[in-house]
Amino acid sequence: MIEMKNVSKAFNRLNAVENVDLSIERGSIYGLIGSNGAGKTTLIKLLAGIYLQDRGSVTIDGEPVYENLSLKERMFYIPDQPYFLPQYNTKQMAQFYKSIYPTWNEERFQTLVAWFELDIKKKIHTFSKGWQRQAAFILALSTKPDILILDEPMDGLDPVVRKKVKNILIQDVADRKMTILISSHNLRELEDICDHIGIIHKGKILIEKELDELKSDVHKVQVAYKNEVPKQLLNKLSVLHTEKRGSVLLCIIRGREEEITELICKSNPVIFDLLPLTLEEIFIYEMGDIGYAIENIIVE
Ligand SMILES: Nc1ncnc2c1ncn2[C@@H]1O[C@H](COP(=O)(O)OP(=O)(O)OP(=O)(O)O)[C@@H](O)[C@H]1O
Repeated sequence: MIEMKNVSKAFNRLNAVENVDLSIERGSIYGLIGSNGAGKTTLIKLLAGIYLQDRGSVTIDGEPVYENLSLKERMFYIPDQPYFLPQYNTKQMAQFYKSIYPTWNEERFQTLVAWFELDIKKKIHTFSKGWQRQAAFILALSTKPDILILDEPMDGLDPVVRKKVKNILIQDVADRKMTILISSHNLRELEDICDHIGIIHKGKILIEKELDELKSDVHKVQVAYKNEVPKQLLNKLSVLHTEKRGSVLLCIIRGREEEITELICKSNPVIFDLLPLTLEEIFIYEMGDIGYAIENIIVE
């Protein structure tokens, strides 16, 4: 289990990460989302043992992560711009990782190279952005890590390769309980594979929940009445956003589906629909609720 307890990290008095508590169970796929500059990369680097926290503790299975070689042998971090040794090709990078990861699996490497049809003798810096990322995935997954940390992992990958990558990730989680932490702005992508979501804003974790629970917490409601919308009704509900569309009122409401349905049905609407929200919509409205407003959003 990955755990952060009361972790803070500042750069020149700017709190990039502040009093963060976070836990990620083994075999879980955890999606970290947040606005630009929210602190995602800093948090990831703390978890990967690259940065040392100013306060609090960062542990994996109870052991501190920073400069912990035996823990680092069990994890692989692919940054938003994958790093390769200068002038190296994928075959040479494979030799390099083989020398530092005792878990390196040559058979896996060969299988993945064949599957992605990657030219392992071509210098990596001459690859396109997407091919470089594929090389990074092949190398990472050949180390058979217990923990895989990914910053914007699908950036530059075409839809077919994305699908391939997602399939392998899910397979590794299912087969050997690999744990994945993904930071991304692509919420649709996260929605496909994550089971837990953490929302970070200005260095603080605002929400940390199972994706299913998060989705069952916020709803899109469309209502219409013969006359005016009953004001008392809206006061009784936790409304994050309203928008008038002709005679129909669209509301984003936080709360349990049954309670919302019961309250609205009692007010005798002529139209009433309760629809699920996408992760993207939940993020936008939750952020709007804390003042990070995105004006005039149209929810289709
Ligand atoms: N090495 C550093 N030196 C100084 N300030 C830094 C450093 N790294 C991050 N910061 C600051 O810490 C804050 C959080 O940055 P971070 O890169 O963690 O955000 P992020 O959520 O990953 O952003 P984005 O989505 O834009 O990539 C920002 O205000 C950033 O300017």
